[in-house]
Amino acid sequence: MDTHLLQATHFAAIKHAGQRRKDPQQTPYINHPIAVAHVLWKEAGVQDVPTLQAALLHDTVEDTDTSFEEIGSEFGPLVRQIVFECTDDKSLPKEERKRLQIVNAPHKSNQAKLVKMADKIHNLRDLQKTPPEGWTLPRVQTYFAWARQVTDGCRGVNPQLEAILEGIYAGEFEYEGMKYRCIA
Ligand SMILES: Nc1nc2c(ncn2[C@@H]2O[C@H](COP(=O)(O)OP(=O)(O)O)[C@@H](OP(=O)(O)OP(=O)(O)O)[C@H]2O)c(=O)[nH]1
Ligand SMILES: [Mn+2]
Repeated sequence: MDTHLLQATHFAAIKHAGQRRKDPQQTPYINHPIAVAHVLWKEAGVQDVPTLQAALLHDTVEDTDTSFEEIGSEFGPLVRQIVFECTDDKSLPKEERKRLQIVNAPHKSNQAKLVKMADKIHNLRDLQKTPPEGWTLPRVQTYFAWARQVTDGCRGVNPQLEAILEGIYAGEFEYEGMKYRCIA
């Protein structure tokens, strides 16, 4: 048992307590960071502990009251740096944040690229099954096309994750009982 991973899981669980995903079942939010770390370990063979810790923590600053200072003092400068690279600047308008994810992806560290790809894999798999409440068909299609631009910028660090993403983009998603291609 790696105590560093347990520490990050515990920290994220407390920070995301009470938060829910946007799916109709309102899945507890903590399922998402745990799934992202699980994709890295189980499906991509990632064993680097700081990367797995950053996966568990990747939405704490963006979506809770957590500061980068707190991450640094609990988990050290490397984990703080990876989480920083995976955190959008919420003071910017949404369109600008989306554009920056595409532009910045190729310049991120290998560890941040791994977390970004696994994050998108989990969100896209969720999206393939059931879209978040209120998402229109064009919104779902736009998300697939945008995610592909982001993950294309993360290539070259893990063939397994790239293969999973290729499979998703080549596949279909379900929307109100109909099937559509993920990338038109
Ligand atoms: N597919 C899916 N996504 C959900 C669900 N619940 C919450 N999300 C989150 O919604 C975000 C995508 O929705 P958007 O409309 O693009 O972003 P927004 O949250 O800023 O409005 C993702 O955030 P993110 O992790 O910051 O990733 P990203 O926006 O950088 O991709 C994802 O984690 C769900 O049930 N299904
Ligand atoms: Mn996420």
